[in-house]
Amino acid sequence: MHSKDQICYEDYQQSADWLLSQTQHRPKVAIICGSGLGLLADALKCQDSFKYGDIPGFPQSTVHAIASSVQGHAGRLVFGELKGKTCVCMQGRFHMYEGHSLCKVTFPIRVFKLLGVETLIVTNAAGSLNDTYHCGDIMVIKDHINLPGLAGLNPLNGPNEEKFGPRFPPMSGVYDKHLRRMAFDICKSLGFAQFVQEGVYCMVGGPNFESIAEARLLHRLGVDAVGMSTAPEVLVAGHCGMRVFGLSLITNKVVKSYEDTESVNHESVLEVSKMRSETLQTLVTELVSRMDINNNTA
Ligand SMILES: O=P(O)(O)O[C@H]1O[C@H](CO)[C@@H](O)[C@H]1O
Ligand SMILES: Nc1nc2[nH]cnc2c(=O)[nH]1
Repeated sequence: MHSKDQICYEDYQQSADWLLSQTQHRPKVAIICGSGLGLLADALKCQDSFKYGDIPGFPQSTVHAIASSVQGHAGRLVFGELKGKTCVCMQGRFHMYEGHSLCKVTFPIRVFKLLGVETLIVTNAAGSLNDTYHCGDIMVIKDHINLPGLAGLNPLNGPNEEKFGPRFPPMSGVYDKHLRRMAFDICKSLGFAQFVQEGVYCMVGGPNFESIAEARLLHRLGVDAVGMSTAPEVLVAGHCGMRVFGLSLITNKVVKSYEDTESVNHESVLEVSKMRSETLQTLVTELVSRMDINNNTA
């Protein structure tokens, strides 16, 4: 028996089967576009796209929670080819602060698994706590702190679905080392090295940005960048054995001083995202093109 919010294997299967019946594409790579980074999907050739609302079983709009209601998130699944590799791209993600349960937030990841996806590339917009970072920097995610997870809010809560993975999955090394190294090599060869960093991302629940005391706490914890997404999707991808690669685009510095009169807003986040969107598109395209997808080694 599953509670109203519990999602069962057949629900994921239903969405996957429907998608497989609607497109000839059989993606091995899934890409999640962060706020303002929807341009990543535009690079796909021979596109088939589906509005989230049209996909059976996919998280639906509600009065309080509309995936596409977050500005900068289109709410479409786009299938296509990136340098000859078949990909599926989420143009817009679901956030916990929209009112979705974490099972809903991460629903697409398990659908991707059933479509045959082996590698997840996750992107986000984030604020920096690391004083050496600048707006517009790209941070390769080395690791994360899942603050809601530490407090018990976890998409893997509830009966474990053994068909996807084990009850107690490890999360050390979830961000693939090989792909991280490859990203740095690519950045060097593309001339991006001066604005690429590697660091720790922290997920907070949002939707508010950090208070100064919270920012200072995160800084002390060793967080390099903070945002309101990513960790749940990565947990579920790691649980079902996908290889994960993550990028944060640093859209703002998190205010840590009471003397500072600046404050962040979503519009400025989107502005910086758009400014670097093309760079991210180039990096992700090159990464996908260099991946050896068949045997899942880069
Ligand atoms: O993480 P993504 O979806 O990129 O979006 C980030 O930007 C929004 C805040 O401006 C929040 O949703 C935060 O998580
Ligand atoms: N929590 C949080 N999310 C963000 N997304 C983009 N910038 C920020 C930020 O400064 N804080």
